[in-house]
Amino acid sequence: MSQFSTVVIDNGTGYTKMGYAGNMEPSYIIPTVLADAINKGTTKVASQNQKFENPELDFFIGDDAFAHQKSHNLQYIIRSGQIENWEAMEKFWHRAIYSQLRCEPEEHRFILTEPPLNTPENREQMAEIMFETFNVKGLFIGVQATLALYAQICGPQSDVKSFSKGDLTGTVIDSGDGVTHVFPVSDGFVIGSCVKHIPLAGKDITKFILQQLRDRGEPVPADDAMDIAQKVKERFGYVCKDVVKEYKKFDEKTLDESTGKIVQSNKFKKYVHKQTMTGATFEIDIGYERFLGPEMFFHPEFIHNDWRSPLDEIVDNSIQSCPIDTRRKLYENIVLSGGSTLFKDFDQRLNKQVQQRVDDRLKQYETLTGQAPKPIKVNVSQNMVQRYAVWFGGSVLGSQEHFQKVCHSREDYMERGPSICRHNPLFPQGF
Ligand SMILES: Nc1ncnc2c1ncn2[C@@H]1O[C@H](COP(=O)(O)OP(=O)(O)OP(=O)(O)O)[C@@H](O)[C@H]1O
Repeated sequence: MSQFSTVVIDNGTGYTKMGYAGNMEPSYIIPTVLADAINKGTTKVASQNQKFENPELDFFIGDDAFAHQKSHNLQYIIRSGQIENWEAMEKFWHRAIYSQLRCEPEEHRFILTEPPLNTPENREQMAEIMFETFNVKGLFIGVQATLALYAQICGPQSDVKSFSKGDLTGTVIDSGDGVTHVFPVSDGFVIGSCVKHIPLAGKDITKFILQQLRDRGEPVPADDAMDIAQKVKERFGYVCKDVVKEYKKFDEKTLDESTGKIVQSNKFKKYVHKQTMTGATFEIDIGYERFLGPEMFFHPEFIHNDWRSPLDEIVDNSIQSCPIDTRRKLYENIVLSGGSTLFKDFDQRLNKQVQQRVDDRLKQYETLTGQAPKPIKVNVSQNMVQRYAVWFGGSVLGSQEHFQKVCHSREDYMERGPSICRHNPLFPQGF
C-alpha cells in the first residue's frame, strides 16, 4: 500500500467506516456522533491531563463522544442516511482525519459515500468542505448502492480484470442501523424512480428485542439497555423459516436421561453481561426474541403499526417497476449490504419468498395466455464483505488504475468550482 493511498470514508447513520483503499476492511468503525462542549475549552485532554489549547477543538467523536455525553452536547450527525448537521459533520471529519486516520489530507485522494438520490447541492457542500477546509488532493463521491454492487463484483473471489460495466446490474438491499433501502442498479446507475425506502432497520430490531426482554422480566439495567439488546441481537439473532414452527421448537421440552429432569429446548440461550458502572455481572435468558426481532423484515407489523409490507414484496415491486429489459438481471443478482443483513439465513428466506412471488406471477401469465414463459431464477447472494460492502467497494475502486481518471482533482476544483463534484461516474469515458 502506498504511503499516499486513497482514504475511504463511508458515513452511515449509525457507524462511520474509514480506512485506506486496498484493504479488505476499514481500519476504524466508530459511531457517527459528535459530543460538542457546552463550556468550550474546559475539558481536559485525557492523555495529557491539560485543557484543549484551542477551545474550538473541545469536542469528541465516536465512542469518546458517548463517554463525554454528560459534559457535552451529543449530536447524531446523519439521519436516514442524510447529513443533517454540516458543521458537526465537518468537525467529525476533522477529528477522523487528523486523530484517527492520522493523515495529511492534502497528500491523499478521498472517497466519500452518499445515499442514492442525494441532491447535487449536498455533493457540492461535501466538495467545498473537503477541498477548502481540508485541501484534499482529490475527491470522489460514490453512491452507496453502486459501491456495494462494485464490492460484490470485484470482491475477494472475483477477477477484476474480466469485469465490464454491464456487470454492474443488480438489486442492492442495504439495511444498516437507521434505514433499509432497495436499490435497482442498471449498468452502474441507480434507477432512481424505482428505489424503495423502508423506515425500519437495525435500531428498530434492537428496541424491539429490549422491549421483549423487559416484558419477560429479564434484569436489564437502564444504563446498558440498548447495548445489551444490540449484543443479544448480533450474537443470537437469526431468521427462521416459519414463525409458528419456530415457536414450537422453542417450546419442545425433552427428558434428560442422566438427571431424569425435563429440560427446555436448547434454542434458549444465556447472555452474561458485565455492567459498565458497577462491574457486576448478571445473566439474561434469551428466548423467542432471537427470531422475532429479525422477523421484522418479513412481518413488519410485529414492530411497526403502520408499515405492513414485507421486504420480499417491496423488492418484487421495485424490480417490477424497472424497465422490462433489466428485470431478469435484477432478480438474478440481488446483493445484500449493511450490518442488518447479516442475520443467519436472511438470504435464504428472502430468496425463497421473492422466488415464490415471481413463480406465482409466471404461473398466472401462463394461465392467461396459454404460453409458458422462461423461468426466472432469483438469486440473493451473501458475500464475505457484506458488513462493509459499501466501504469495500470504495476500497477496490480507490486502488484501481483508472481511479485517478475519475477522481476530481484539487486543480480541477480550483479552476471550475464545486459543481465538478455533481457527477461522479465510476468509469472514465470510453471504458
Ligand atoms: N452480526 C450482526 N447481526 C445482525 N445485525 C448486526 C450484526 N452486526 C451489526 N449489526 C447491526 O447493523 C447495524 C449497523 O450496520 P451499518 O454499519 O451497515 O449501518 P450504518 O451504515 O451505520 O447505517 P445506515 O445504513 O442506516 O446509514 C447496527 O444496527 C448493528 O447492530
